[in-house]
Amino acid sequence: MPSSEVEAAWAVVEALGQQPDAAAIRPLFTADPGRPSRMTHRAADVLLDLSRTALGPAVLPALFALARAADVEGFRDAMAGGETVNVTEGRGALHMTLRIPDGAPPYPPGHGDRPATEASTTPSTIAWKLARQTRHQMQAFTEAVHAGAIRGATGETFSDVLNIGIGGSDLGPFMAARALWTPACPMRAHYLANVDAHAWDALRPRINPARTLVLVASKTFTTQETMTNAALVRGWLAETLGDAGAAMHLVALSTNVAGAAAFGIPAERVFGFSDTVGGRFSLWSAIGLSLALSLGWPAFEQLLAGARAMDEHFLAAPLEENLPLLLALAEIWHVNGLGYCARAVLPYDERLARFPAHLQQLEMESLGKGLHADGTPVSRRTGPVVFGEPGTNAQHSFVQLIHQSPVPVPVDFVLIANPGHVHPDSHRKLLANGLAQAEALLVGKSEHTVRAEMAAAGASQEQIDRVAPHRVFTGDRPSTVILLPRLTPHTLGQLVALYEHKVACLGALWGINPFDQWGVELGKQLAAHILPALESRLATADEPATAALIAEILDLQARG
Ligand SMILES: O=P(O)(O)OC[C@H]1O[C@](O)(CO)[C@@H](O)[C@@H]1O
Repeated sequence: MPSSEVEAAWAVVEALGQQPDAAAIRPLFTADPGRPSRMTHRAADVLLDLSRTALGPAVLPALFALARAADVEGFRDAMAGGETVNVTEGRGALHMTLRIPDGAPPYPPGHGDRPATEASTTPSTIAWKLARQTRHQMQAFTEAVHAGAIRGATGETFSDVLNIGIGGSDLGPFMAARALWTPACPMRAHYLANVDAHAWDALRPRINPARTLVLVASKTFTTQETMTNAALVRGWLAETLGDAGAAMHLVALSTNVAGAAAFGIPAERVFGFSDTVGGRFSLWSAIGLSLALSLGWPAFEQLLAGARAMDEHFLAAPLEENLPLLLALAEIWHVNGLGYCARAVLPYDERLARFPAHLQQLEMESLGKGLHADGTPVSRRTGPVVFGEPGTNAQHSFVQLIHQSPVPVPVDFVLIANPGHVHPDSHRKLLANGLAQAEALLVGKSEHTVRAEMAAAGASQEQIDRVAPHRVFTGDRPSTVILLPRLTPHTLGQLVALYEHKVACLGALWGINPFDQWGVELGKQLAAHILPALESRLATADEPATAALIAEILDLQARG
C-alpha cells in the first residue's frame, strides 16, 4: 500500500488532472516559445520529444515529486543490485546483467561499488556469471555454425534457423529479426509460436529439414504451445533425417535443462539463462540465439551494447533528464491525471512492424495488475491498453479514432531519420506523414477553418452546415516522438531497453510488481481441463456455457 507521503504526491497529480485546462497543450507552446527544445531529451542516440503532451510547468514538478516519493531511484537501484524486486516469485529482475560486456564489473556503472567478485554468490553475481558463460557458448556455437564446423545430419551447412517459442520466447527475437535482417545476413530466421498448426503448415514448405537448425525456446520448457510445436517439428525432421539425425538439428534455450533432456536435447545443446530474467525481458539472453545466428554475432553484440548504453543512462541520469522515467511520467499523467486508458505505438518504419507487439507483452503483461506488490488492491488505474501498427498503414485504419473519438489516445511515434534503403522520396513521404500526424493531433482544425475551406471549395451553405462539424479536429491530443538517427542493432537495443526501464519505473510509481504475470495462469489451467472434453465425448466440461459450445464444436466436427 502506498505510504502517506506517496498518497500525498498522488493527490497533487490527480488534483492537477481535474483542472479545466489540464489537457490543453497548445497554450503551453504559446506560453513558452522554447518548449520544443526544453521538452526534448537525449540519451545515447535516442531523442525523446515530449513537447506535444500536456506536461506543463505545474504538472512536471508534481510528477517528479511523485517519482521521489515513490522512490523510483531506489527501486531502480534495487533491481540493478539483484534485490528481490519480483516479490511474488521471490527473485530479482536481472536482465541488465545480460548486457554487461566481458571485463566490466558485475554491477552496472554506479553500482560497482558493491563488493562483488568472481567468487561472490549474490544472485546478481550468479546471474552475471551465467550470462557471460552463456554468451561465450552462444558466440562459439554461432561462429561454428557459420563456419560450417557444426552441420546438419546430412553433412550440409545450416541455412535457416527456426525458433519455436511463444510470448517472450518469440516476440522479442521475432521483432528484432524483422527489424534488422537483410538478405546479406548469414542465415534466414523463422518463428513458430502459435499452437494453431496452420502456422506450421504455412512455414514447412519454405524450409528444408536438412539445412534447418531448430531452437526450442522456452524458459520453463513446459509451455503447451511450444512443446506441441517442438514435437511436430521434431517429427518432421525425423521423417527425413531419422531420430538420431533430428537430434543433430535441435537446440534448447531454457532455464530447464532437465526438461530439455527429457525432450531429447543433451545438456551441451542447451543454452541456459537465469530465472531472474523474465520472459518479456529475455531477448538479450540465450533466447536471442536466433538473432545471433541469423544476423551474425557482431550484430547481436551491438544489440546488447545498445541496451547497455540505455542502462548506463537509466542508472546515472538525474530524474529530470532520465528518458525511461520521463516516458513513465507521461504515462502517469495520461492514465491517472487525464483518465486516458489506451496508448498507440506507431513506428514509421516497416522494419519495426513487430515492435508494437513486443511492447504489448512487455507493458501489458508487466503493468496489467490490480494489486500492489504488498497484496493490497490498487486504488487507481494501472497499465493502459497498448496497441499499434506501422505508419502510414495505421493512418488508413484505426487512426480515425485517435483523431476524433471522445477519449484521446496518446501516441508514441517512432521515427528513423535515415532509411536502410536508397529511395529518399519514399522516405521523405513516410516522415512527412509521421510528422503530420503528430501535428494534426496537436493543432487540430477549428470549425471556422473547416467552414472557410468548404466555402472556398464551392460547397453550398446546406452542405457546410451539415458536414462541417464532422470535419473538426479538436487538437490538444497528446503524442510523444522518439527519433533515432538510423535503425541498427545498437539503436534498436537502446530503444527496447528504454521501454523496459519505463516499465520498471511505472512498477515503482504504481507500487505494483512489474515482473510477475499470474493473470495468464487460469486460462492455461482451464485449457488443460477442457482438452479431454474436446478429445472424447466421455469427458465433459464443468462450466455449462463451455460445455454447450463444446457440444456444438463436436457436432460440427462430426459433420466434417
Ligand atoms: O518461455 P516460456 O516458459 O515457454 O513462456 C512463454 C511465455 O509464457 C508466459 O509465461 C505467459 O503465458 C510469458 O510470460 C512467457 O514469455
